Amino acid sequence: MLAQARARDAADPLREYRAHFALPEGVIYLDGNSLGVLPKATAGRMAGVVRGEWGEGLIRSWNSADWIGLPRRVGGRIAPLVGAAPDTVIACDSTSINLFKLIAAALAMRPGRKVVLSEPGNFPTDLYMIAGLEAQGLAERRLAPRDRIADALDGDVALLLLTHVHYKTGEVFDMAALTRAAHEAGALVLWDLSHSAGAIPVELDGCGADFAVGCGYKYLNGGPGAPAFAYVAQRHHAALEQPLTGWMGHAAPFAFSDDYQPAPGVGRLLCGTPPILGLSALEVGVDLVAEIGIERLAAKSRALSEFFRTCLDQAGVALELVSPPDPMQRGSQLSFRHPEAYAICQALIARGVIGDFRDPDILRFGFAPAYVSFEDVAEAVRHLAEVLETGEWQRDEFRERAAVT
Ligand SMILES: Cc1ncc(COP(=O)(O)O)c(C=O)c1O
Ligand SMILES: Nc1c(O)cccc1C(=O)C[C@H](N)C(=O)O
Repeated sequence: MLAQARARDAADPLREYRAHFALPEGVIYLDGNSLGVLPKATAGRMAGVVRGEWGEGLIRSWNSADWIGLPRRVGGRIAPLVGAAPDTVIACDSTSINLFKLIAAALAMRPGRKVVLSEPGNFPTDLYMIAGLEAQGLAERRLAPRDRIADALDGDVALLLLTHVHYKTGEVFDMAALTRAAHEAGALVLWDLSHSAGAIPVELDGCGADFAVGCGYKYLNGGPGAPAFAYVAQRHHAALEQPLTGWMGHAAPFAFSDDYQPAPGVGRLLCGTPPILGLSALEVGVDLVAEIGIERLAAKSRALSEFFRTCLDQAGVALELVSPPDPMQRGSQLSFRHPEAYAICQALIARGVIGDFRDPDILRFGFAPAYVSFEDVAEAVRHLAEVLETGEWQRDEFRERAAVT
C-alpha cells in the first residue's frame, strides 16, 4: 500500500500545505480532531505579538495593532468556513462558556418554554451546561436518541442543542432537516461545530440555523486552549440578550457607564478582555485553513478516511467500525470499537502513531486534511496491524491510564 499511498500524495492538490505545519519527526498525527498541529507561521506571529505589540507597543497596541478588533476579525475569517456572513461570528471564550451564553439567550427568547433538547452521549460539556442552567431553575434538560429527536420536539422545547459531528462516532446530523423540524415546533437551534469547523462544509445561514459554537484548537489549529467561536444569525442580533454582561460586550466600554448597554451584533457576546495571544495564534491557524478552502479539505478528508479503510482490508484487519461507512455521513474521523482500545492506542503512540481513545472502548483516528498524508495513513495501518498481530498492546505499560486520554 505504501507505493499506492505515495502515488496519491504526489497527485494530492493539497500536498504543499503539509510543509506549512511543524509536524514532529517520527510522528504520524491522527489526532488533529482533538488538538491541531502547530502551523509554522504561528511561532513568528507570536514572537511579533509578544515582542513587538506587547513588548514595544504596550497599551498603545489596543489601537495601533487593533487588538480591540481581534475577536470580530478572527470571527469574520471563521465565518465563511461555516457558511456564515462575516459579521455573524465572533471568536471568544471557550466553547463551554459560549454554550452557556447562547443557551441562556435562547431560553430568554422563548418565554414560557424551558426545555433544552439534546441527545444522550452528546459531548459532556454540552450536556453539563444545560444541567448547570437547570440547577439555576432556568432550563429543563430533555434527552432523546438521535433517531427520535424530531418526535421529542414539542411545544415545551425552547432550544435544540446538537453537536453536528459526533465526537466519538463521527456521525453527522442533517443540519437543514433538524433545523427545519425545530423551527416548525417553534424552537430555536444551537449547533456545536467543534468537530466540523475546518473539516467539513457547514451552511449555517443556508440551513437557517439560529446559533452555533465551536472550538478553535482542533481543525482550526489555534493551539491548546485557543479561543472558541460563536455564531448568531443576523435576524437575532437586535433581540439577543446573554447573561454574561461583561464590559467588553458593552456598546461603549470606554464610556465606563454604570449601566449595561449591549454592543450591536455579535459584539455583545464578549464578556471580559479578549486573550490577545490566543486570538493571534488562532488567526494564523484559521487563515491557513481558509486559504486551502473547505471544499478541498473535505474532499481530501473523505479520500484519507476511505484509504484508511482500504488499507485495513488489504492488511486483513477486521475492527468493528462505529463511524458511518458512507464518508458523506461522517466527519473527518474513523472510530472503531475494541475492548482493549486503550492499550492498543497506547501501543500505537509508543510507535509514534498518535490517535486517541474514548472511554470505554473506542479507538479514534482523525484525518486533519491540511497536513495528514496518504503515506501517514498507510503507515498507521501497518503499525496497527502489527500491534494487533504481535499482541504488543498486552504489555503492562500500555494499560496504565493517564490523567488525560
Ligand atoms: C463537541 C465538543 N464541544 C465542546 C468541547 C469543549 O470545548 P471547550 O473545552 O472549549 O469548552 C469539545 C472538546 O473538548 C467538543 O468535542
Ligand atoms: N480539549 C481537550 C483537552 O483540553 C484535553 C484533552 C482533549 C481535549 C479535547 O478537545 C477532546 C475532544 N473534544 C474530543 O472530541 O474528545
